Amino acid sequence: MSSSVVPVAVVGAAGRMGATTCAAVEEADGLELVARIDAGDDVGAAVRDSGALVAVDFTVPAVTEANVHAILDAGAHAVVGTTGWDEASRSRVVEHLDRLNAGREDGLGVLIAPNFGLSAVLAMTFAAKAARYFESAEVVELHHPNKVDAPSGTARHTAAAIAAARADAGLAPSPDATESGWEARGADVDGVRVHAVRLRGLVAHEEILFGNVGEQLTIRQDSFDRASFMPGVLLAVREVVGRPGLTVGLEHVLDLT
Ligand SMILES: NC(=O)C1=CN([C@@H]2O[C@H](COP(=O)(O)OP(=O)(O)OC[C@H]3O[C@@H](n4cnc5c(N)ncnc54)[C@H](O)[C@@H]3O)[C@@H](O)[C@H]2O)C=CC1
Ligand SMILES: O=C(O)C1=N[C@H](C(=O)O)C[C@H](O)C1
Repeated sequence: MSSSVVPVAVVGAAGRMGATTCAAVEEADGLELVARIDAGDDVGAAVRDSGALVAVDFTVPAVTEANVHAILDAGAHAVVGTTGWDEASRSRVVEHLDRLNAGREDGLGVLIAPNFGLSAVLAMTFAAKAARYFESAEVVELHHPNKVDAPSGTARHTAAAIAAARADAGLAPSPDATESGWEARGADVDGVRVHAVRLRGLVAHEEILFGNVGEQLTIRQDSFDRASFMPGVLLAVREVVGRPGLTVGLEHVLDLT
């Protein structure tokens, strides 16, 4: 292995995204797959023993935070695609990074991206830009029926960005006469309604709907194949090494903010 080759471990390697990531890393120039880690393995020990510089986590919401702490304690950078992160779990990772990186110039990095697909990252960026101009905004995410979390991490990230843009612009809540007790208005993410569809045949899709009197803007993205996430995953693996601390969202790496 030449010194410029980055050794990469994949956590959740037996899963849909983990297996696709292992194949992509094996094909990629300048990266070497050094560990396939899955449930039942000691993540920290496996990362340390493999000599991985970067570990990619595609597991399940219930374990991803613990995996990241284990990866950091093993001395590796982390790229995280698993969803289910909230403000509290991100804060604990920042505290951990601050402790580990104190006094170091080449500190460890964690890059969490709810979606590595270019179409999804662009859709989220466009939605955040459009949000201030519309009275109403809602998000619909559509996924394969094996997905365990709802709404999707992408939809939560999208809705949070829309909510922040609406707040900055001083917009009132989206108009909605639905009385309490009715059941079909979706999840409330920072005041933005998010709806989740689970349908055999789908992979990962999102529609962002904006409305004004007499007009509508729809932003839609479709991932038809998990291959669509791989350029973003590989970019994140290469970038995280030079990005100490926590980065949330591939839009920062793509310079879209
Ligand atoms: N950021 C992105 O672009 C994308 C994110 N995702 C997210 O990635 C995650 C994984 O999705 P899929 O691959 O479809 O799920 P999956 O269910 O196919 O794979 C999850 C894998 O994690 C393993 N696992 C469970 N507990 C573990 C533990 N403690 N340590 C190590 N491995 C463990 C399972 O055995 C399984 O192999 C989900 O949270 C999903 O929302 C999925 C697609 C794209
Ligand atoms: O579980 C999935 O499949 C996906 N999960 C991510 C999410 O929750 O946003 C990314 C993408 O939507 C696919």
